[in-house]
Amino acid sequence: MGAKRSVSDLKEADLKGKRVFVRVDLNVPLDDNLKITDDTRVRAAVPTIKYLMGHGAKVILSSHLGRPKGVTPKYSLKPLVPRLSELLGIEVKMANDCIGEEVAKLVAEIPEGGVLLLENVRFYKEEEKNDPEFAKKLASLADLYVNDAFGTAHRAHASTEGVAKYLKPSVAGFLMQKELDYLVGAVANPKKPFAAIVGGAKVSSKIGVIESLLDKVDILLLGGGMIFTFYKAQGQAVGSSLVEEDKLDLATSLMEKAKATGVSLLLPTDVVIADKFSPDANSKIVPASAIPDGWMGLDIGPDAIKTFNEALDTTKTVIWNGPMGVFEFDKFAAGTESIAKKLADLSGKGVTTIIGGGDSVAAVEKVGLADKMSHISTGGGASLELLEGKPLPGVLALDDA
Ligand SMILES: Nc1ncnc2c1ncn2[C@@H]1O[C@H](COP(=O)(O)OP(=O)(O)OP(=O)(O)O)[C@@H](O)[C@H]1O
Ligand SMILES: O=C(O)[C@H](O)COP(=O)(O)O
Repeated sequence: MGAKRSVSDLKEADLKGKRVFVRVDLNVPLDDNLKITDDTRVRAAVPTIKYLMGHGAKVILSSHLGRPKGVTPKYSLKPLVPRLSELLGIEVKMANDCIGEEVAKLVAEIPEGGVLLLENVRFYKEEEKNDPEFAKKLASLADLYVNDAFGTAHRAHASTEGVAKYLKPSVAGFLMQKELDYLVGAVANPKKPFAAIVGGAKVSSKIGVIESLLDKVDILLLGGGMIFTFYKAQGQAVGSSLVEEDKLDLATSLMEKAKATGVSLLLPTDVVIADKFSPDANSKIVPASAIPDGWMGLDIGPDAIKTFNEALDTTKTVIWNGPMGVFEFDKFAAGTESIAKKLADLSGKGVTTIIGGGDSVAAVEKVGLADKMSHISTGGGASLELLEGKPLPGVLALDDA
């Protein structure tokens, strides 16, 4: 993916009085009372909106929330209005729809520096179908397009991809730019040595990431549920740990590729095992080669943490995707938490630390270290696809720099 034009290229003359269609990712978790339980994505959207407001633009915000099938009140974006208004320091207006005459009227009423939030764009099935007529209707509301919805940039939908064909200029917002700078820029041209830590439940969902990173990293540390497939491939007993039988050959070939390319691939030398998959399971620490029948590995052990920490001490860039164990259960959270602490510590020493979305972000937030990292991605699926080396449709559609 070549460099894309950015909102920072647009100045007062390009923006003053202009209607700007801004796709943001306000797909935040809401509780049963429709209260936002994590506003990270709302806060991350603010710099671009403030820049546009500050240059006299009329800002039209568009997002999806959840995966509704048709108009579904619990997926309305209304609960976002108070937090957005608070963060932006103005009264954000809300439309009950995202296309049509009523919406066009509300757009015409936006003052310079004002903000109108459109209703959930996925209330129309045409959004996910990337229907050109629907994209044209969205585009007809505005003069130009800014895509700042990194978390949804891997979807070729009408508001993330289609609309860019009908609005010029079409540029990347500040959040989009920052995500690409880290997840593409820092990964393609890392300060070396460069280490990746990959965890999570299954090797099958991380094959693409591991294969792509093997071409770039000096050190690869593996944790999480996937390690048992690697152990088994080496002929070790794994008890009742999570194993993907159909991925044993793949695990062997990944280990061979690491060897052939000179990547230091480290598997945990010891693991924390449990007698059942439960927060109150009995647990003990054993060497990775000595998992008894009936027990399952749910975290990396203290020796592994020590070895991983020593390996990380040698690095200048680290990227982390996927937890080291079942961190949702306190008894099995130590591996994940110690990696989070180590990365926070390394950030303080000038190492570039990138947390690549999903559960590892939740884990870093749980231990209160989010603001210590160089970059925490706001995208789960999008960051995974980028790390696999795939281009993102929502980025490709934007104007070249
Ligand atoms: N040893 C293990 N056995 C079983 N499950 C595990 C183990 N280690 C980690 N997990 C589970 O893996 C899950 C995270 O896996 P996943 O592949 O979804 O991670 P992620 O890549 O961070 O998330 P995302 O796919 O959203 O980016 C967690 O819920 C965690 O409990
Ligand atoms: O939360 C996400 O990963 C994005 O908002 C995309 O949502 P989706 O997976 O429903 O397309």
